[in-house]
Amino acid sequence: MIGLLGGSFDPAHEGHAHITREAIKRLGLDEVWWLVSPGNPLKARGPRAMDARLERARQVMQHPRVTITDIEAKLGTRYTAETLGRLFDLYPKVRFVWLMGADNLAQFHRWENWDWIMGALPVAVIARPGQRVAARMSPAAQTFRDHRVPGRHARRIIHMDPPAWTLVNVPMRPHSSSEIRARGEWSD
Ligand SMILES: Nc1ncnc2c1ncn2[C@@H]1O[C@H](COP(=O)(O)OP(=O)(O)OP(=O)(O)O)[C@@H](O)[C@H]1O
Ligand SMILES: O=C(O)c1ccc[n+]([C@@H]2O[C@H](COP(=O)([O-])O)[C@@H](O)[C@H]2O)c1
Repeated sequence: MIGLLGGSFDPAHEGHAHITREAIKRLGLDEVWWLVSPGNPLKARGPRAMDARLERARQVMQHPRVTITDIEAKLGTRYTAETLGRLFDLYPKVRFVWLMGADNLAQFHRWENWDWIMGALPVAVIARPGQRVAARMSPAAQTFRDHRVPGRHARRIIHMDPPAWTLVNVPMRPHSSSEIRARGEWSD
């Protein structure tokens, strides 16, 4: 079972590394792939160059089960639903789970074909400071409330037919890319 963590990683930080390690542990994943995005379709401002983001990501996340990839740039996809469709075609025998922080679940109903994504693979949402209530109350959580698996049984989602999602409570990390950019520690 491979976890997919999509993100701008502009730049990658300890929060990303932390939720990745937690997801491996809590869900029992064989691998995690970081999908370093060519650019979030909902963000007006483009991220820094891919090479710089990949390099930083590889410094921040060194783990035998984790691969940092620019596969979306290679495939020419930007929308997650499209990326997933292509990955399912390329790796028909692999089972994937989508990983994201709680802030992303709060916005998830704005993603293209988000309800298809929920039906296409299990989804694990990982706690993020200040985002748990927004995630729980979000349109996506409400729409799929009957398919939510309690966090203490998170491991079950990887064996279930989707839709199946869970909100995993882990010790939280406050790091964020926007804060690092605001401090001026990540610029061209
Ligand atoms: N500290 C954190 N705790 C939990 N999840 C996180 C954390 N930081 C990032 N994530 C999750 O990692 C994924 C990629 O995040 P992203 O690259 O957008 O970083 P970010 O810090 O949220 O960036 P920005 O501040 O620019 O929005 C998203 O699913 C996001 O929710
Ligand atoms: O597919 C969409 O419509 C969509 C809209 C917003 C974000 N995403 C994806 O969500 C992931 C997190 O994005 P970000 O910028 O918050 O790191 C990343 O893989 C994006 O491609 C996807």
